[in-house]
Amino acid sequence: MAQPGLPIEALPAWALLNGIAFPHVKVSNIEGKGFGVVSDGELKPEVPLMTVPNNLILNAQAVDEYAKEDKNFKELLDAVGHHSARRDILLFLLVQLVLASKKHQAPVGVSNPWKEYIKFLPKTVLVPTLWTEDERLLLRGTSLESAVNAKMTALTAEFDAVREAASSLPSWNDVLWPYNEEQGGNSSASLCSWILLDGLYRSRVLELPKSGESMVPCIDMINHSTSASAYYDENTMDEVILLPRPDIKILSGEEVTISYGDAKPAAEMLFSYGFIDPEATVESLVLPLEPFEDDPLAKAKLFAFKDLPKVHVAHDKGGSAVSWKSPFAYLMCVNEEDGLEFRVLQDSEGGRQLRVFWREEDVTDRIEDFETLIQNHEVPTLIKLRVVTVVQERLQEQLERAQSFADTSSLPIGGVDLVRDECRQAASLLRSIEIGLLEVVIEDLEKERRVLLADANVVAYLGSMETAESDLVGEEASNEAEDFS
Ligand SMILES: C[S@@+](CC[C@H](N)C(=O)[O-])C[C@H]1O[C@@H](n2cnc3c(N)ncnc32)[C@H](O)[C@@H]1O
Repeated sequence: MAQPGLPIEALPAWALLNGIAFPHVKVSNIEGKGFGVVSDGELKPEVPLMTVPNNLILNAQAVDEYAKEDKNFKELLDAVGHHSARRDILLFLLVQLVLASKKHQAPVGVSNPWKEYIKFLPKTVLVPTLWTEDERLLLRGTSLESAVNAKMTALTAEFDAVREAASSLPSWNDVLWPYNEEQGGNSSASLCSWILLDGLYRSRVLELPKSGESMVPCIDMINHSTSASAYYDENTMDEVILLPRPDIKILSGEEVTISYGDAKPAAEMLFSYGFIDPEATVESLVLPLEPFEDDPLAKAKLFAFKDLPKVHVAHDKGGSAVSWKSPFAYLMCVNEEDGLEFRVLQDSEGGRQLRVFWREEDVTDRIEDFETLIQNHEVPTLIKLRVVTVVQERLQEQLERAQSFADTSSLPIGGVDLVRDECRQAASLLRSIEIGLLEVVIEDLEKERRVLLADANVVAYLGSMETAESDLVGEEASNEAEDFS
């Protein structure tokens, strides 16, 4: 479906009609960033640069309110929605998108400001879920490789579920998925529209102090900067306001920016907003972790852990502090002989529960805290050594993968499988940030491993293992000798 558009010059008129005031700023094109908000005069501290009425905020509650006025939409929302605020908002926007692109007014969907506002939104966003398949190959070896693949699978499944649930509603079938050209032609909703709306939502949603996860027209035209000049808030009338930062002077003609989050890693920025801020001072990355293939307790560990097993590493470039965290790596590295046990217990309602025991204590609710729990092991430093080794090996594997895909010149440029320059640059920046981060953390882990290897208890333990092994070899040798004799 082609997304309907309105020129940005028409935005002030739409804003005026809908009660949005922005007397001292205007929305214009900003090189390399799409639209943005620019100061249009002298800005006074504490005087809002924009004020958006509460009735324009789009959140789950607002979608419910729209549904109350429109029984057809309520029918659709009840069949498809109420899973999450995001899903309800996406469904509402999908309907606006389809209705806005129809040549003839369909007998569904009450008129609302978003039906017009959606026409001002960009036709695409540079988030990787909206990259072409070839462009997504650029992400191989980065932490986004598996995350984006998983998201694409999830979006496809989500859209199929929406379609399936809505298929029982004949009136919506005709509007969302018309069978032939005459009924609307290319105005049917498709997986592409769903992926576009997901990208628009992810890159524009705000966390408001009172209204929660929301989309706010016009405020969502403001770009990000680490040295932001403004911030948003909700006032006593529940309007959303944009205020200049108290300590910052915004000159006429200067871009007004907000912060999308100071500590967001490069991968998250690219995933959520389609760009990486080169000014960010904290770098971090999250990698999936898999239990040892030969671990007989692997399945039970995964089941009991509940969260996705992962490693999180970070480097504060300013303070040069390196950190890593992986509660699952601790669980991975303890076994039956250390005192780990899984028991299936019957609860009072007759159900069965998998419980986790560490040294005879039920620690099911502390499964994320094996870093502390191992302290009552005979040689906690030995377990720590195993964990550090596992994490270091996982990072090393990722580093080698990232390095092996660093040369992307074989990917097609232009033609049918267009690989846009912006995607190439973003992926290459992400890869070099992640390679740098992995190298620093691996080096730090190596130092930690050396210290642990020199620990007296570890040395004694490893020494005793060596003796036991040489006894075994000796025994085997004598068996062999016996055999040969
Ligand atoms: C909330 S919208 C801001 C308005 C947007 N520029 C537009 O044209 O509608 C967020 C999107 O703006 C762009 N953006 C924001 N800050 C940026 C920056 N510092 N550098 C590059 N792009 C930026 C990204 O495409 C991001 O997904």
